Amino acid sequence: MERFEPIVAIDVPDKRKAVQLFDRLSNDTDHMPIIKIGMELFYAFGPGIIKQAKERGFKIFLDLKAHDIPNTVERAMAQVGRLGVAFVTVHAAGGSEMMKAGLRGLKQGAAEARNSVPKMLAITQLTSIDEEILHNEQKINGTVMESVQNYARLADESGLAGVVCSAKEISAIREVTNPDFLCITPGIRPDLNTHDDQKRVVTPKQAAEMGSNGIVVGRPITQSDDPVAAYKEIRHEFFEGENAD
Ligand SMILES: O=c1ccn([C@@H]2O[C@H](COP(=O)(O)O)[C@@H](O)[C@H]2O)c(=O)[nH]1
Repeated sequence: MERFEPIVAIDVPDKRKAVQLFDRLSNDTDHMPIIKIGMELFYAFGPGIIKQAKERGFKIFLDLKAHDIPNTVERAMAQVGRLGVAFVTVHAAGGSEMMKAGLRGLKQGAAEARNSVPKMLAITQLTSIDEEILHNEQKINGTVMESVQNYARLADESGLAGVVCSAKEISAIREVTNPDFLCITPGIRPDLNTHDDQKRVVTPKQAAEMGSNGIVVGRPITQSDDPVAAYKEIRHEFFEGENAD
Protein backbone atom coordinates (compact mmCIF):
# COMPACT_ATOMS: atom_id res chain seq x y z
CA MET A 1 0.00 0.00 0.00
CA GLU A 2 1.26 3.43 -0.94
CA ARG A 3 2.11 5.64 2.06
CA PHE A 4 3.04 9.28 1.71
CA GLU A 5 5.16 11.40 4.01
CA PRO A 6 2.98 13.33 6.48
CA ILE A 7 1.24 16.32 4.94
CA VAL A 8 1.78 19.42 7.07
CA ALA A 9 -0.99 22.03 6.81
CA ILE A 10 0.67 25.45 6.87
CA ASP A 11 -2.39 27.37 8.06
CA VAL A 12 -0.72 30.61 9.14
CA PRO A 13 -1.64 34.25 8.44
CA ASP A 14 1.67 35.71 7.30
CA LYS A 15 4.28 34.90 4.69
CA ARG A 16 7.23 35.30 7.05
CA LYS A 17 5.85 32.62 9.37
CA ALA A 18 5.08 30.31 6.43
CA VAL A 19 8.56 30.66 4.96
CA GLN A 20 10.11 30.13 8.39
CA LEU A 21 8.23 26.81 8.64
CA PHE A 22 9.28 25.85 5.09
CA ASP A 23 12.92 26.54 6.01
CA ARG A 24 12.83 24.62 9.27
CA LEU A 25 10.96 21.64 7.80
CA SER A 26 13.38 21.42 4.87
CA ASN A 27 16.67 22.09 6.67
CA ASP A 28 16.16 20.29 9.97
CA THR A 29 14.48 17.03 8.86
CA ASP A 30 15.82 13.87 7.17
CA HIS A 31 12.41 13.14 5.65
CA MET A 32 10.72 16.24 4.34
CA PRO A 33 6.94 16.41 4.72
CA ILE A 34 4.53 17.25 1.93
CA ILE A 35 3.39 20.85 2.38
CA LYS A 36 -0.34 21.58 2.38
CA ILE A 37 -1.26 25.04 1.19
CA GLY A 38 -4.87 25.84 1.90
CA MET A 39 -7.24 28.73 1.48
CA GLU A 40 -5.61 31.01 4.06
CA LEU A 41 -2.18 31.14 2.40
CA PHE A 42 -3.37 30.83 -1.19
CA TYR A 43 -6.00 33.57 -0.92
CA ALA A 44 -3.40 35.90 0.61
CA PHE A 45 -0.32 35.12 -1.47
CA GLY A 46 -1.45 33.18 -4.56
CA PRO A 47 0.77 30.91 -6.66
CA GLY A 48 3.90 32.72 -5.38
CA ILE A 49 3.69 30.90 -2.05
CA ILE A 50 3.59 27.56 -3.89
CA LYS A 51 6.71 28.58 -5.79
CA GLN A 52 8.52 29.41 -2.54
CA ALA A 53 7.73 25.98 -1.08
CA LYS A 54 8.65 24.17 -4.29
CA GLU A 55 12.00 25.99 -4.45
CA ARG A 56 12.86 24.26 -1.16
CA GLY A 57 12.09 20.85 -2.66
CA PHE A 58 8.63 20.25 -1.20
CA LYS A 59 5.80 18.44 -2.96
CA ILE A 60 2.63 20.50 -2.66
CA PHE A 61 -0.87 19.48 -1.56
CA LEU A 62 -3.06 22.34 -2.76
CA ASP A 63 -6.22 22.17 -0.68
CA LEU A 64 -8.68 24.67 -2.18
CA LYS A 65 -11.69 22.29 -1.96
CA ALA A 66 -13.32 23.35 -5.23
CA HIS A 67 -17.13 23.17 -5.14
CA ASP A 68 -19.06 24.93 -7.93
CA ILE A 69 -20.87 24.17 -11.18
CA PRO A 70 -18.96 21.76 -13.46
CA ASN A 71 -17.88 24.41 -16.00
CA THR A 72 -16.40 26.67 -13.30
CA VAL A 73 -14.54 23.82 -11.61
CA GLU A 74 -13.21 22.57 -14.96
CA ARG A 75 -11.79 26.01 -15.78
CA ALA A 76 -10.38 26.51 -12.28
CA MET A 77 -8.72 23.09 -12.35
CA ALA A 78 -7.15 23.88 -15.73
CA GLN A 79 -5.40 26.80 -13.99
CA VAL A 80 -4.39 24.59 -11.06
CA GLY A 81 -2.95 21.99 -13.46
CA ARG A 82 -0.43 24.62 -14.58
CA LEU A 83 0.97 25.11 -11.05
CA GLY A 84 2.95 21.87 -10.79
CA VAL A 85 1.42 20.60 -7.53
CA ALA A 86 1.11 16.96 -6.44
CA PHE A 87 -2.43 16.88 -4.97
CA VAL A 88 -5.60 18.95 -5.37
CA THR A 89 -9.03 18.74 -3.71
CA VAL A 90 -12.67 19.13 -4.74
CA HIS A 91 -15.87 18.51 -2.76
CA ALA A 92 -17.60 15.22 -3.62
CA ALA A 93 -20.87 16.99 -2.72
CA GLY A 94 -20.52 18.84 -6.05
CA GLY A 95 -21.48 15.56 -7.76
CA SER A 96 -19.95 13.21 -10.31
CA GLU A 97 -20.39 15.59 -13.25
CA MET A 98 -18.45 18.27 -11.37
CA MET A 99 -15.67 15.86 -10.34
CA LYS A 100 -15.29 14.55 -13.91
CA ALA A 101 -15.22 18.10 -15.30
CA GLY A 102 -12.59 19.09 -12.71
CA LEU A 103 -10.43 16.14 -13.66
CA ARG A 104 -10.75 16.99 -17.36
CA GLY A 105 -9.64 20.56 -16.69
CA LEU A 106 -6.79 19.44 -14.46
CA LYS A 107 -5.44 17.07 -17.13
CA GLN A 108 -5.72 19.73 -19.80
CA GLY A 109 -3.90 22.39 -17.75
CA ALA A 110 -1.19 19.95 -16.71
CA ALA A 111 -0.64 18.82 -20.30
CA GLU A 112 -0.40 22.39 -21.56
CA ALA A 113 2.25 23.19 -18.94
CA ARG A 114 3.97 19.81 -19.41
CA ASN A 115 3.38 18.95 -15.76
CA SER A 116 2.47 15.57 -14.30
CA VAL A 117 -1.25 15.34 -13.55
CA PRO A 118 -1.82 16.03 -9.82
CA LYS A 119 -3.75 13.44 -7.83
CA MET A 120 -7.29 14.72 -7.43
CA LEU A 121 -8.93 13.88 -4.09
CA ALA A 122 -12.56 14.35 -3.09
CA ILE A 123 -13.50 15.78 0.28
CA THR A 124 -16.17 13.45 1.70
CA GLN A 125 -17.58 14.71 4.98
CA LEU A 126 -15.23 17.23 6.60
CA THR A 127 -13.62 15.84 9.74
CA SER A 128 -15.29 18.70 11.64
CA ILE A 129 -18.71 17.15 10.90
CA ASP A 130 -20.32 14.70 13.32
CA GLU A 131 -23.61 12.80 13.32
CA GLU A 132 -25.46 15.73 14.92
CA ILE A 133 -24.46 18.23 12.21
CA LEU A 134 -25.11 15.64 9.49
CA HIS A 135 -28.68 15.04 10.69
CA ASN A 136 -29.75 18.42 12.06
CA GLU A 137 -28.01 20.80 9.63
CA GLN A 138 -27.26 18.89 6.42
CA LYS A 139 -30.52 16.92 6.83
CA ILE A 140 -28.79 13.78 5.58
CA ASN A 141 -30.35 10.51 6.73
CA GLY A 142 -28.04 7.69 7.69
CA THR A 143 -24.65 7.84 9.38
CA VAL A 144 -21.47 9.81 8.68
CA MET A 145 -19.89 6.47 7.76
CA GLU A 146 -22.56 5.79 5.11
CA SER A 147 -22.31 9.30 3.69
CA VAL A 148 -18.50 9.10 3.47
CA GLN A 149 -18.68 5.64 1.88
CA ASN A 150 -21.20 6.91 -0.68
CA TYR A 151 -19.04 9.92 -1.61
CA ALA A 152 -15.96 7.68 -1.89
CA ARG A 153 -17.75 5.33 -4.29
CA LEU A 154 -18.86 8.32 -6.37
CA ALA A 155 -15.31 9.76 -6.44
CA ASP A 156 -13.86 6.40 -7.50
CA GLU A 157 -16.48 6.03 -10.27
CA SER A 158 -15.65 9.58 -11.41
CA GLY A 159 -11.99 8.61 -11.88
CA LEU A 160 -10.47 10.45 -8.92
CA ALA A 161 -7.34 9.14 -7.19
CA GLY A 162 -8.87 9.07 -3.72
CA VAL A 163 -10.65 10.87 -0.93
CA VAL A 164 -10.04 12.95 2.17
CA CYS A 165 -11.80 11.34 5.13
CA SER A 166 -11.29 10.39 8.75
CA ALA A 167 -9.19 7.24 9.23
CA LYS A 168 -12.23 5.86 11.04
CA GLU A 169 -13.99 5.40 7.68
CA ILE A 170 -11.18 3.71 5.74
CA SER A 171 -12.32 0.10 6.08
CA ALA A 172 -15.85 1.02 4.90
CA ILE A 173 -14.36 2.91 1.94
CA ARG A 174 -12.13 -0.01 0.95
CA GLU A 175 -15.25 -2.21 0.62
CA VAL A 176 -16.54 -0.13 -2.32
CA THR A 177 -13.46 1.30 -4.10
CA ASN A 178 -10.61 0.02 -6.25
CA PRO A 179 -7.55 -1.37 -4.44
CA ASP A 180 -5.31 1.64 -5.30
CA PHE A 181 -7.85 4.22 -4.12
CA LEU A 182 -6.20 6.67 -1.68
CA CYS A 183 -7.54 7.59 1.76
CA ILE A 184 -5.83 10.75 3.01
CA THR A 185 -6.76 11.52 6.59
CA PRO A 186 -6.83 14.80 8.53
CA GLY A 187 -8.30 14.98 12.05
CA ILE A 188 -5.02 13.77 13.51
CA ARG A 189 -4.25 14.46 17.15
CA PRO A 190 -1.30 12.91 19.03
CA ASP A 191 -3.24 13.79 22.19
CA LEU A 192 -6.90 12.87 21.73
CA ASN A 193 -7.92 15.24 24.54
CA THR A 194 -7.16 18.20 22.25
CA HIS A 195 -9.68 18.20 19.39
CA ASP A 196 -9.91 21.92 18.54
CA ASP A 197 -12.77 22.09 15.98
CA GLN A 198 -12.18 18.53 14.71
CA LYS A 199 -14.84 15.92 15.51
CA ARG A 200 -13.59 12.65 14.01
CA VAL A 201 -10.06 12.34 15.36
CA VAL A 202 -7.45 9.60 15.69
CA THR A 203 -3.76 9.47 16.65
CA PRO A 204 -1.03 9.07 14.00
CA LYS A 205 -0.54 5.44 15.10
CA GLN A 206 -4.26 4.68 14.89
CA ALA A 207 -4.36 6.24 11.40
CA ALA A 208 -1.56 3.91 10.30
CA GLU A 209 -3.28 0.89 11.83
CA MET A 210 -6.53 1.82 10.09
CA GLY A 211 -4.76 1.90 6.71
CA SER A 212 -4.29 5.62 6.02
CA ASN A 213 -2.26 6.42 2.91
CA GLY A 214 -1.22 9.75 4.39
CA ILE A 215 -2.02 11.92 7.39
CA VAL A 216 -2.71 15.67 7.30
CA VAL A 217 -1.55 17.52 10.40
CA GLY A 218 -1.72 21.25 11.04
CA ARG A 219 -1.96 22.83 14.49
CA PRO A 220 -0.26 20.02 16.45
CA ILE A 221 2.85 20.96 14.43
CA THR A 222 2.49 24.62 13.47
CA GLN A 223 1.38 25.73 16.94
CA SER A 224 3.96 23.65 18.76
CA ASP A 225 6.87 25.40 20.52
CA ASP A 226 9.12 23.13 18.44
CA PRO A 227 7.41 22.35 15.11
CA VAL A 228 10.29 20.20 13.83
CA ALA A 229 10.33 18.00 16.95
CA ALA A 230 6.53 17.69 16.81
CA TYR A 231 6.70 16.72 13.11
CA LYS A 232 9.40 14.11 13.72
CA GLU A 233 7.45 12.55 16.58
CA ILE A 234 4.22 12.39 14.56
CA ARG A 235 6.05 10.96 11.55
CA HIS A 236 7.70 8.31 13.71
CA GLU A 237 4.37 7.34 15.26
CA PHE A 238 2.72 7.10 11.82
CA PHE A 239 5.38 4.91 10.24
CA GLU A 240 5.89 2.84 13.39
CA GLY A 241 2.16 2.02 13.33
CA GLU A 242 2.52 0.72 9.75
CA ASN A 243 1.50 -2.92 9.36
CA ALA A 244 0.72 -2.98 13.06
CA ASP A 245 -2.10 -5.40 12.33
O1 LIG B 1 -12.10 16.92 6.16
C1 LIG B 1 -11.11 17.69 6.21
C2 LIG B 1 -10.51 18.20 5.09
C3 LIG B 1 -9.41 19.01 5.21
N1 LIG B 1 -8.92 19.33 6.44
C4 LIG B 1 -7.73 20.21 6.49
O2 LIG B 1 -6.68 19.55 7.21
C5 LIG B 1 -6.02 20.45 8.07
C6 LIG B 1 -6.12 19.95 9.48
O3 LIG B 1 -5.58 20.89 10.37
P1 LIG B 1 -5.47 20.64 11.95
O4 LIG B 1 -4.88 21.92 12.44
O5 LIG B 1 -4.54 19.46 12.12
O6 LIG B 1 -6.82 20.39 12.49
C7 LIG B 1 -6.64 21.83 7.85
O7 LIG B 1 -5.82 22.54 6.96
C8 LIG B 1 -7.98 21.54 7.19
O8 LIG B 1 -8.32 22.52 6.24
C9 LIG B 1 -9.53 18.85 7.55
O9 LIG B 1 -9.13 19.15 8.69
N2 LIG B 1 -10.61 18.03 7.41
